[in-house]
Amino acid sequence: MNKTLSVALCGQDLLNHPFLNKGLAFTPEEREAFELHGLLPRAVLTLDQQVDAALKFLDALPSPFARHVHLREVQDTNETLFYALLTRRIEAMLPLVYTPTVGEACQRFSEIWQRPRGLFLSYPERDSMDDVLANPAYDDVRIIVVTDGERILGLGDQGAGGMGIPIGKLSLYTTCAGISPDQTLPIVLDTGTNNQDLLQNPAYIGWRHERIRGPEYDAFIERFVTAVQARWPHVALHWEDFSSANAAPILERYRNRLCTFNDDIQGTAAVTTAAILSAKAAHDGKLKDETIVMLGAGSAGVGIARLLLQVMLDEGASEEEALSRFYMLDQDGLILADRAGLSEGQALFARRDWKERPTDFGTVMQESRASILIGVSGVKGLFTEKIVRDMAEHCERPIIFPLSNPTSHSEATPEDIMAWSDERALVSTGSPFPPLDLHGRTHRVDQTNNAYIFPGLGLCLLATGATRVTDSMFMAAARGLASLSPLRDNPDGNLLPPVTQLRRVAFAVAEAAARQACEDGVCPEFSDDELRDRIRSIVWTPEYDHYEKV
Ligand SMILES: O=C([O-])CC(=O)C(=O)O
Ligand SMILES: [Mg+2]
Repeated sequence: MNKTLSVALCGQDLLNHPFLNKGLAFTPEEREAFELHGLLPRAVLTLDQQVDAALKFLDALPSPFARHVHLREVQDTNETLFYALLTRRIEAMLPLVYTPTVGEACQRFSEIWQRPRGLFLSYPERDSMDDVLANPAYDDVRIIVVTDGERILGLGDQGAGGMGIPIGKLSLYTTCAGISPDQTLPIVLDTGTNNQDLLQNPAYIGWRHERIRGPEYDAFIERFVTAVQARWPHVALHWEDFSSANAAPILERYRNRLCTFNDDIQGTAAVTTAAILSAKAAHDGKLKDETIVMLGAGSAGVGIARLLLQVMLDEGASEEEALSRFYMLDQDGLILADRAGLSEGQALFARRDWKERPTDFGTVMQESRASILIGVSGVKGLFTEKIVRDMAEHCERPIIFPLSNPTSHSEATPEDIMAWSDERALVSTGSPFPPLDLHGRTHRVDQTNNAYIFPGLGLCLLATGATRVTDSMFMAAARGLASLSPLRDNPDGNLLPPVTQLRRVAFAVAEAAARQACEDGVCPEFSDDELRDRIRSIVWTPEYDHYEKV
């Protein structure tokens, strides 16, 4: 039975409210009570009929980008319909509202911006930040995704157009974890852009100014966090797609001050760890015996390496043994300890034992005899035929993860990797790829995307009221996800469950992380049953409530 909701708005105001609007699904009684006669055509449709009509319209559109734009319009006019579409057709809709199409949407955000959604907090207007947040429309906000748009996927600086990412991520919180859309808030911190195309575009929607840096930037971030904490003391604050130079320092500065995490560092690390744990469990191996090459030493690369290091320590390796298993590279080659300007994370994984040898990727691959290759470089095509063939020569089941997003920036295609490795590689990508034909069988390509982690983590935070997000909660989330690996029961199975199961995944991740939150003392003690009840009680489903006049 649907709920009955008391609603004060009527007429056009009600139709203009995306969370309350039902379009043609308003019943004749509601049309009478809320003064909708004449504003709507006469037909009354069910939600199912609206979904069918919307799918038909979407199918006829010429491109994923056109479908994204239309879906955003549905979201801004009727959120129930939008989420009904997403939950019923998650596999088809995910690549449209999220990676990869959201990348193009960010690049073309100035063209497609139509209606306000979320908040653009710009540096020149910093003095009015508290007033903007004070709007009663945001009273129920429980979770915020914030970006400054500087490193959108592998597409670099998209300025204020980066707003596409918080909107996309939050739509996954709702689709996968059932977090009510009115509890979510996407925010762009518009601190300028160094993207010359945007600066020269007369239609650019953001602050036309080079990025502010240093103390001014830090003070702006501080002001934002302080304002958020004052407005919503228990909010979960999710940082997304900041530059590597800012992502880790921001996380370190605030992680002990409020309930906050960085998805690119911690979410990506957890899903990658889950995929690798799944691969290792299937072959009875230990991670501490593997050798890992990480191509990309930004926030994602360091985050993944740190969590994998923790797995090795948990397996009983000493820190020295475990660190000797990692080779981390960036565009300048292998990271060596004597290189100037290393971040704390890079310095941890920098090699001390690589003397007078070339540091290029090819040499490092050859000499390290890596069994696991992870790409978070943002650069298309770096995993060449030679790299993959050499790896497959000394390794029975090489683990090769080209994780860069969107699809156009992937280090290699799964098809090529499989061809070059005699179909022996365990491959997983960051963006969606079409299925492969392996030995005459269709094989789904795993998508090691943080979408397997952050919705469930958010659900955990809301359900437990956790005051902090610990690293061990991400490890627990990774293990919770790995416990659902199809490879456990089927040697030919995938590393991760299909995206059609993202809801089930979110619940498993939420439960695992929540148990850990209790153990870590960052929330009150709850029994397993209590945790499960609290998680389930949050869930919002896209159905129309019945409205009665206030
Ligand atoms: O958004 C995605 O698909 C994954 C992610 O966080 C990134 O690539 O920055
Ligand atoms: Mg990201």
